[in-house]
Amino acid sequence: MPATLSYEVSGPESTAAPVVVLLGSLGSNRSMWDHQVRDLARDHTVVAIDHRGHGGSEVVPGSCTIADLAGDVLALLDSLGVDRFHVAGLSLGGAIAQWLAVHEPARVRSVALLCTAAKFGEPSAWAERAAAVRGGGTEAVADAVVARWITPARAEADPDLVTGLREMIVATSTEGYAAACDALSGWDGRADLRRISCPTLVVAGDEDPSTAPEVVREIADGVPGAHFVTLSPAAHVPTVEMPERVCEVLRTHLTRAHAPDPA
Ligand SMILES: O=C(O)CC1=CCC(=O)O1
Repeated sequence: MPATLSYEVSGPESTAAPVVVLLGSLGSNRSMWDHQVRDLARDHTVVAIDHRGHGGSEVVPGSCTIADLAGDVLALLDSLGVDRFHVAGLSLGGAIAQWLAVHEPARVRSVALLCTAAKFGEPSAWAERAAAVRGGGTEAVADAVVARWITPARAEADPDLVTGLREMIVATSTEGYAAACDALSGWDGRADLRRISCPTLVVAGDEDPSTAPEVVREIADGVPGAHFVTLSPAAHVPTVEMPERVCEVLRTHLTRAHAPDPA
């Protein structure tokens, strides 16, 4: 049973504008895409989504999988009458975007995968994080997580940004965060990468301690024809740390995705 998701649709009045779906990281809400929404909504219908148990979305007790989270997104898009869409996902959102590109090729027009992985390290680390959060709430992991989201230099220069991002993590429901850790623990999309056939952009942050550039690069190496970009200086959440540059690479990708194939 899909969860009821909180979301926001932004864009021109015209229903002909191409749809871009934005999916964020573990412990985030859709405001992590605010800059990109403002930019892309000039000529796209942008659907920014909170994952289940995150932001304003329904909290569903128990574990879930990446396929469950993708099912939530598809159910929302069905309810909005959206058939084909571009999808951009960061980290957890990137795993969901990979799943959608593999399993819904007729609906996914292009995919942008930011600071994400086809497998996020050892499952035991995610089980430990889920247990820490189930025991002590999101507060128990918030400092460590926010330290990976932006570079140390930026954190030192902009303490208010750190405070705001930390509040976002702490506001995520305990059950929603832990369930998403369970989903990451079970996620391994490596064997399916070669099945992604839509235009694909893969983006890494040069100082990302969570999904290091070589981990992100594995996706680009596995997806036929994928474009790979490294942002610098950037940690795990460049949508916030270097928003204009992320807008630029997403726009270039979407323009390429709309262009007819060269003969
Ligand atoms: O929270 C982290 O350590 C980084 C991360 C992995 C998956 C995700 O969405 O964030």
